[in-house]
Amino acid sequence: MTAPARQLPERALPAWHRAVLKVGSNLLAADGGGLTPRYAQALAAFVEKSHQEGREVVLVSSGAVAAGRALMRERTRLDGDLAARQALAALGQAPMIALWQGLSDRPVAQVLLTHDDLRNRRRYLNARATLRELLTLGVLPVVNENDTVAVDELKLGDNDNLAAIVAALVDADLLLIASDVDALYSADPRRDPHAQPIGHVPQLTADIVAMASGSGTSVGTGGMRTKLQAADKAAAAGIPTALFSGRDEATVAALASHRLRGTLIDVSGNRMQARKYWLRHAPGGVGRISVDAGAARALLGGRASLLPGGILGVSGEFHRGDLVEIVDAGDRAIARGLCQYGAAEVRRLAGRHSREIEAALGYSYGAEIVHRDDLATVVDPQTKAGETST
Ligand SMILES: Nc1ncnc2c1ncn2[C@@H]1O[C@H](COP(=O)(O)OP(=O)(O)O)[C@@H](O)[C@H]1O
Ligand SMILES: N[C@@H](CCC(=O)OP(=O)(O)O)C(=O)O
Repeated sequence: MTAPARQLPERALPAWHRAVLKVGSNLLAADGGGLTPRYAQALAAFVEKSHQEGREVVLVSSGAVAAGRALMRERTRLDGDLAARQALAALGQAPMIALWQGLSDRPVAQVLLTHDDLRNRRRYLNARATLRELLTLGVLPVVNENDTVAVDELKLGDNDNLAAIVAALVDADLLLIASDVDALYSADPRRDPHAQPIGHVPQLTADIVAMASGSGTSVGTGGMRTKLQAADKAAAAGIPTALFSGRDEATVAALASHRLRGTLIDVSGNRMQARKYWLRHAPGGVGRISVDAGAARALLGGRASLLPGGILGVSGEFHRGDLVEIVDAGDRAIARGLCQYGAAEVRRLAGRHSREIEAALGYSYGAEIVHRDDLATVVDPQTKAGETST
């Protein structure tokens, strides 16, 4: 059963360049059957149109378990216990990816993530680097939980929460959650005919969270509860969330014109400002990287990454992923950022060209020592003086 359609006002989507789009099982395996492109088609068209406009979308797609279940329906009792669900997921991941590939002109890349990958700092950074690389390559990344290896107590369990974590991982500007329900309602609309849609949530409060309950279907996992958890996680990273019906073609088409018919869960303040503030003020930064005048000028310009060629030296010890301070030749702080390499590695790379990284280390985590997304300039009068004197 589809939740009742009620008239929802349209509003502008927040401006975005990179978004994560989560598509739930209910849209891909309607009515508990096998996978169907019925609703995925319009969503894929939106993703492709966004790509043609120069935007980037990471898809977080459910549907593997539902696909596996449909394949095995007559063969076993498969359901219930964890091993059975894991087997169904293993069966269904390939058809789910094939569904998206069939709807996209670009190559589709499968990314399976577990809780461990997102908690462990090195794996987190590697997952992030891989997703960034896939976006740079112009392919469509399709993320799902790696149900087959995730053990019960470490399972993320629902793709709403996974999508929020991925949104923060790739520094998305927006989290889009397509579901079978067209908005957040004051109560589950499947159960309460008087439930009212809520178009705009300026901030998630306990009262709003209390409106949400679990999934009303056997196919969906978390219901509205996990969607609000996801919105809360995204908001903590400064990312707004849009909830809408992936079953309504007009709603999906309107997204491409930056209009939302659904629920917008807003964040206070600007995402980039929040991130830059964190980078400037977070504790840490025991390691220091000194850079030459050219690199200092490029970093202070605000849009460059720190490359090895501009590095003069390193002091202190730090690991890959740590926050470091970047200073100019006169030892004045000019920026802070998350370093892609450990101190010993940066020492070996100082002054070299990015293309020499692999030869120098035997491996590479990418051309940037500190990526521009992970970097904030330190703006103080002393720095400004340093900038003009270099
Ligand atoms: N307050 C609420 N507003 C809207 N939907 C709700 C609410 N509480 C529970 N739900 C249920 O959440 C369902 C959507 O979640 P879910 O079944 O997990 O789908 P998906 O596969 O898209 O993640 C809706 O169909 C609806 O029954
Ligand atoms: N990883 C599971 C999806 C779990 C899940 O969150 O499902 P849903 O609530 O439909 O988004 C699968 O691919 O079947």
